Amino acid sequence: MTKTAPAVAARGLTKAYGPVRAVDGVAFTVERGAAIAVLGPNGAGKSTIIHLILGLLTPDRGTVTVLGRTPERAMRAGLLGAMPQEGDLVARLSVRELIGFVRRTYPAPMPLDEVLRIAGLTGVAGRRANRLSGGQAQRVRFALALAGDPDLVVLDEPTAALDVESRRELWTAIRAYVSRGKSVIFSTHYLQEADENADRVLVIAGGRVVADDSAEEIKRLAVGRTVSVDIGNGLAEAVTALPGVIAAQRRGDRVHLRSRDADATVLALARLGAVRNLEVTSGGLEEAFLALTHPEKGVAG
Ligand SMILES: Nc1ncnc2c1ncn2[C@@H]1O[C@H](COP(=O)(O)OP(=O)(O)OP(=O)(O)O)[C@@H](O)[C@H]1O
Repeated sequence: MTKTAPAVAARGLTKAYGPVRAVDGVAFTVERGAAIAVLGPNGAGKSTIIHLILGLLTPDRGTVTVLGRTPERAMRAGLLGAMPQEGDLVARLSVRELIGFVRRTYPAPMPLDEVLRIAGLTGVAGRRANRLSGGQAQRVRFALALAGDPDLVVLDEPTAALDVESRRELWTAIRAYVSRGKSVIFSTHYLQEADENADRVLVIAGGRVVADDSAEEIKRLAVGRTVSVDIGNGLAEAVTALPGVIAAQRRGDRVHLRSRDADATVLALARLGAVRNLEVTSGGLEEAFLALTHPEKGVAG
């Protein structure tokens, strides 16, 4: 069964820190061989979702499986790779020694030369970790995630704090890994990064999935418009099914509908008698993203 299980299956995932519901009923599936972006602004719940997938946090409710196993089992078997967040690499060891050392902790590690090749580190394999550029050091961290020859690698904002060139090199490495039929989940604040590197994009806001689609479809959100209107409780469900609506976000009494056909959506709202403070706004991908994740900020247009 586990041979055909998806890379990740999350169902009803919920996690609170005291009164803060960081993740609130999140469900998604990651097929094998897919690259998935978890996209959202600060505080959306991305890190919490990543930590739940890695088994570093236990959900209050719901389940998450990795390759048909608990995250702990997948991690122990070397099937699930994680990139260490910041933190210094062991300065006295060479890149080759450091990766070699970590490889030996796994039951069926990836061949060392292959790790170096995928991570783009062959040319600096003999160099000490403290003689590396920021971008090279980050690729060493990625190499450490590959050491156990995992089927899934989970990366929490892998390119944060990297310059443009280092970002490009890290993505080249990550794509080399995915091209072997492996899966990647990464979190990011950057729409462009999700667009360029992900097959599917989960847009997270307020601990919920507000959009889950191909990067192509998420981009189409950008050409749509946002229809915002105040509604009563009775209509909350109905408005999400109106013509043109591709995503909906509710904040208190106000609902923000991303629509690929705003005219049809407005007409349908009018038929329902829901026109209080009706507003239609438009904008590009960035605005679409803000509308989905920060509706209170509004959008230009
Ligand atoms: N250890 C914690 N204790 C209390 N609240 C927390 C803790 N960790 C996260 N939170 C809160 O949970 C919510 C989700 O945080 P999380 O770090 O998952 O978001 P994020 O999308 O990864 O944000 P960022 O992009 O800034 O890293 C936020 O409101 C955050 O303040």
